[in-house]
Amino acid sequence: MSSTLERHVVPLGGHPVGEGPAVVISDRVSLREPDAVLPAAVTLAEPASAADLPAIAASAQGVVIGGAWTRDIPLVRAVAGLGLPVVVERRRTATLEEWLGVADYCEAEGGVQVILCEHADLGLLREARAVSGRPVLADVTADPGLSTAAVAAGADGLIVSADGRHEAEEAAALVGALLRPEDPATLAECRQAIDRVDAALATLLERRAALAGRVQRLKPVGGFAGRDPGRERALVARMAERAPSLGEARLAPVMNAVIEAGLHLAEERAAG
Ligand SMILES: O=C(O)C(=O)C[C@]1(C(=O)O)C=C[C@@H](O)C=C1
Repeated sequence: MSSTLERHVVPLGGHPVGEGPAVVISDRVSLREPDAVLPAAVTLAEPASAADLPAIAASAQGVVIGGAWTRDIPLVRAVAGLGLPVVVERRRTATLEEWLGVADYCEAEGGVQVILCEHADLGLLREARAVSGRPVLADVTADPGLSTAAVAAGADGLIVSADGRHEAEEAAALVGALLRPEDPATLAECRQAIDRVDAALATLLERRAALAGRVQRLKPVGGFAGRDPGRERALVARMAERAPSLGEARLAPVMNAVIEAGLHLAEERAAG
């Protein structure tokens, strides 16, 4: 039952992966690629062979079992013995059971903490997270535009190239604030969570101000002179359905301030 499933949280570097916001990882190196070099410090590294493991243990925060070699049992066993969190990628043709089987094998073998990683199939990502309780990363390196969909599907983290980092961070912050309720314990974590919600709020406020400005140009009488109290009451009432703890009485002054800020901006722009 997913309601009683134990959720695993795996520390990867400084971040607990599997609770809270989706982390963004833009430094995953694969030593299987020609001319790849292992940096002195890197979040995730994929070995080409067991010979790479000592260097990876010295510089990486997690080790990747790439989809291409999940059937290489000696290498899987050596990786599991390393003591680092292990990221198990799904081989493109692997079923959910085969993929989770590799994860189970790693845990049983080395007592390591496992994070799953999927590339393209967000439905499978969601299912793997639900049935195994393990955190799941989405590798969106090939298309950072999928970051939003991946966070919405429940990804606990995104792997992107440095180029896609900004897009992935935006998706993690904005979609995460809407769809991933957090349960932070410490003051610092609470403030970080509030900062993420405020980032989403600011993005929406900016968008709202642009729309409200356009409305002023479309109305026969715009600006403060064309204010419509009935419309304002109706929108506050609708918002109170989504924010029942605040309710209409507390939302009304907030929205009054938001609406007035938009009208001031529209009038300034019309004048200037
Ligand atoms: O809907 C309008 O008529 C608007 O001008 C927009 C808006 C708003 O910001 O939502 C602003 C002023 C009105 O009093 C009501 C609503």
